[in-house]
Amino acid sequence: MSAPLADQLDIVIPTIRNLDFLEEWRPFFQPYHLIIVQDGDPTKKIHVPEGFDYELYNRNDIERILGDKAWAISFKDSACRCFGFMVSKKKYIYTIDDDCFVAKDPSGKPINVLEQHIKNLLTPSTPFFFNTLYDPYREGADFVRGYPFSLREGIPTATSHGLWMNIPDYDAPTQARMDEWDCLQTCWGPHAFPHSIPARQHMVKPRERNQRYVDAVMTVPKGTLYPMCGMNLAFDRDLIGAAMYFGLMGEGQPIGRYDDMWAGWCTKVICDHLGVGCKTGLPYVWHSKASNPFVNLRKEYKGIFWQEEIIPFFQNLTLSKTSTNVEQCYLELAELVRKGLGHIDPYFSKLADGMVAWIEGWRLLNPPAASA
Ligand SMILES: O=c1ccn([C@@H]2O[C@H](COP(=O)(O)OP(=O)(O)O[C@H]3OC[C@H](O)[C@H](O)[C@H]3O)[C@@H](O)[C@H]2O)c(=O)[nH]1
Ligand SMILES: [Mn+2]
Repeated sequence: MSAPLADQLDIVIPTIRNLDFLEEWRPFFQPYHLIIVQDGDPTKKIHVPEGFDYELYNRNDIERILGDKAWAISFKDSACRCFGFMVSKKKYIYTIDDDCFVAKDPSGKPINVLEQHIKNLLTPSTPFFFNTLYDPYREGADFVRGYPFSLREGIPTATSHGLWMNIPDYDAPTQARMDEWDCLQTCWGPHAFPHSIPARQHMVKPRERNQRYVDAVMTVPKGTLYPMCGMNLAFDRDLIGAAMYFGLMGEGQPIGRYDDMWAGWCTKVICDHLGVGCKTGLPYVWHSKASNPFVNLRKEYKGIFWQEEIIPFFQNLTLSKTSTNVEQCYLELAELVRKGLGHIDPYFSKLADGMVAWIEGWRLLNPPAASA
């Protein structure tokens, strides 16, 4: 089994469950180092299957390591995974949820997600001009006629966003059952959701399973945001790691399950500013669990409203030319968030503080290499 970059990539797994899912991944993951971020009760013992090389961090470890900055790492939300990004010493990160398993391609071959993500990260991105044959660097593809030769070199790739067979990453209103939807409408009134949410017949899809395998990888165009899901995600820590903060979610926060979305919006505007790319598409994982849409809606509810203002904020912001590295961009972005979103809710000022504390924590654990 191929294990490319085994010494340059860490696998980060947030968990409140057990890690038996690793048995199915063993052929692909065993050569790699795992960073397990145990959420919830730190006294609970998490069993890691034999034979894996790993480090495990619980809440007590996060408090011990980060001290007065630990508050910026979420508790009781998968957002805690970003602590693993911070403590890693490797160039690449792959993060996966513990209810994601090995998917099969149309030929029935098990998919080696790391092999595909690494191919995505090691080949250039093309955000400035869309290639209609998708990723031109894949076997059997190329740039199509009319694609400017001056743009064919592409730019470095910072993130590789994989997808999911079976349970798609839908939001709660889309995932809810009809009866649940009726109950929610009754509980919260007929105007419970922003006008932008289509009528329920277009939404409630509790039984919808993604069975469509699309054999494509594409670059997200410059200036376009995308809903980055943390379930099956790889990135280059050197190019974008310092912006992969998954925000303030979970216990004590007014919002949850917008952790990866927040990181996706922040990283995309910074990638566009710094001239690095984001890809989405292959590889697929098999997502096995649908979390409870009722619980999810309670966590997502404010986000469903707020994102109608957050998205235009990110679409219209410009980072200054003096921000020439990820940390500078992220600190500038934190102040833009404070000014530009603070009117929505005091949460955003606290989130801006969290973004600053994240960079302080990042610098604490990733000091610049001593100049040779
Ligand atoms: O409080 C928590 C809850 C969960 N986790 C770990 O996070 C991973 C995702 O959890 P789960 O599979 O239950 O949630 P989903 O609805 O499928 O996840 C999607 O939405 C939330 C996130 O954005 C996630 O990335 C999305 O895929 C899993 O490993 C849990 O063990 C946690 O650490 N703390
Ligand atoms: Mn899941």
